[in-house]
Amino acid sequence: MQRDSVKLHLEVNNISFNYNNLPILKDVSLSIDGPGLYTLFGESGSGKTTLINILSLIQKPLAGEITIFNERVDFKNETQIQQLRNKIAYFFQDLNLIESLTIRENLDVISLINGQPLSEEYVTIYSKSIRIYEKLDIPVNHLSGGERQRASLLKVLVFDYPLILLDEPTNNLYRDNISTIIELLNEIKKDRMVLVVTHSDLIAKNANQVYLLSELNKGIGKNEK
Ligand SMILES: Nc1ncnc2c1ncn2[C@@H]1O[C@H](COP(=O)(O)OP(=O)(O)OP(=O)(O)O)[C@@H](O)[C@H]1O
Repeated sequence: MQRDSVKLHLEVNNISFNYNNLPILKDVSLSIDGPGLYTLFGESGSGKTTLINILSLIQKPLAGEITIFNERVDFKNETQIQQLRNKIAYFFQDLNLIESLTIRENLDVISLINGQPLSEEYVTIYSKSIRIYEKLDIPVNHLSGGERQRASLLKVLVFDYPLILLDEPTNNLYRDNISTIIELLNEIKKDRMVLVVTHSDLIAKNANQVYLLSELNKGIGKNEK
């Protein structure tokens, strides 16, 4: 499958973030070079979601620099932020699907938002590989929790996202589904950077590199929890 080529590189230099003057992240640096599966571990409340929000360009760091695909991020440049966001997939814990629409219609909506055409070929290949193909034309509010999770993952897979950020992707899944997700992560890591916040040892075992937020973060957040 042919995808647009961008330099698969992510560089985070000394970023900091506070909530209500309480430092959560302080001087966090991280460098990811090349395709692969990278995992981020950390205790509850240590700032993992905050870091992922910053990398997905939803939240602006208080200080520090981020370079994505060799482009230095300028948080004041709305055009650049929007263009970069269209290349970054963020799989939220709360899934973010439109309940009354079918899975396929949800994909159509995202296609309109991110300006990327929806490839029938990708929809078929990936929906079969995560066993959601039979449900593509069912409204989301008729799906089980695990099916929703897989539908949400499908959104990430079918579009051209060179950087994929996943926050606890296996939370609601049973073990056989987790194995499916791991198989898939092993497939997509071949040509994309996949950064996963997870507590799953199974995912960590398949990672090219495991990052511990407690080691990256000099903030108060790490000591207080
Ligand atoms: N909107 C907010 N306002 C104030 N404090 C917040 C806000 N969001 C998160 N926090 C606090 O920031 C800290 C880091 O939160 P974050 O969600 O990044 O942690 P996490 O490592 O992802 O946790 P978990 O594993 O439990 O999801 C926590 O102490 C949390 O209470």
